[in-house]
Amino acid sequence: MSKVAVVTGSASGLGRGIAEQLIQDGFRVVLHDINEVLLNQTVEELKQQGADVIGVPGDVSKRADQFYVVEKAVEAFGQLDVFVNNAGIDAVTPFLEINEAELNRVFAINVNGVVFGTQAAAQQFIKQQTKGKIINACSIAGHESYEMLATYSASKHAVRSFTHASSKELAKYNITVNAYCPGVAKTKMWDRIDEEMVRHSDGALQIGEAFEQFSAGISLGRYQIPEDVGNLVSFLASDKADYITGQAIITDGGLVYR
Ligand SMILES: NC(=O)c1ccc[n+]([C@@H]2O[C@H](COP(=O)([O-])OP(=O)(O)OC[C@H]3O[C@@H](n4cnc5c(N)ncnc54)[C@H](O)[C@@H]3O)[C@@H](O)[C@H]2O)c1
Repeated sequence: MSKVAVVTGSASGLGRGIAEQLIQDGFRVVLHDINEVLLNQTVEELKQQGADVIGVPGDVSKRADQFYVVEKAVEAFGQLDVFVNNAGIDAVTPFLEINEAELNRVFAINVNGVVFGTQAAAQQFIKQQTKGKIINACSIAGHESYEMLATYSASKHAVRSFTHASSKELAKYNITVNAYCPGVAKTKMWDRIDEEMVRHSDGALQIGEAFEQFSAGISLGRYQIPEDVGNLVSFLASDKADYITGQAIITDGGLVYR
């Protein structure tokens, strides 16, 4: 029977790219997103292309929603093999203006979401008595801390730390936990980051220029596309990655060197 993967935040952006790659790899995929309208649209499009997928709406920051998506995956497909904690949000704010609401919002989704997703998936893998793979969305901002992106960078550093700690605790169940760390990908997230950086630049930047400045440093000379991220997740989700755990691997075309 083909393997089953859940990908959170997969109605659009990198999550959709990851879901499409896993479908190509032969996975049955559970798409999951807080945006139910977009989720239904994406699920319909993928079904029309012949993919064996279902959609489950949910909010990763709610623990019950994360256990619910695992329950629905098992109900529909009988098992779970891979859980991709992809959903995440950005925040662009000068450090002195960071407020409680921003900290709570970003950490609730980027960090709490990863913890709850890991717990829900691990519980299912342990129940099945099979190996399992948990794959988290980190970022180059989980290795480097950027101006104007302090909250986001701190949240992604926390994802890297949870990847390390959970991989150590879950190894005895043959569960691996790794993270992918994208660089500068042109999704809606970067459209928002660019807009906000322009807004805070006091006229020094025009729309598109913050994105261009970040991309200019990429050694391979182009910004990232969802397929680049899908390729790394495809490997991490495969048996070929069985001996890799607790790693946060950068895929950024050569921008941050660790
Ligand atoms: N785009 C980049 O350059 C980049 C770089 C490094 C890391 N990342 C990380 O990759 C992941 C995906 O980024 P993206 O660029 O595709 O973002 P995006 O904003 O383009 O898409 C994110 C998707 O997640 C969904 N989502 C948002 N909050 C949610 C929640 N609470 N519960 C469930 N779904 C939710 C959105 O509806 C959307 O469909 C994020 O974790 C992000 O931090 C992105």
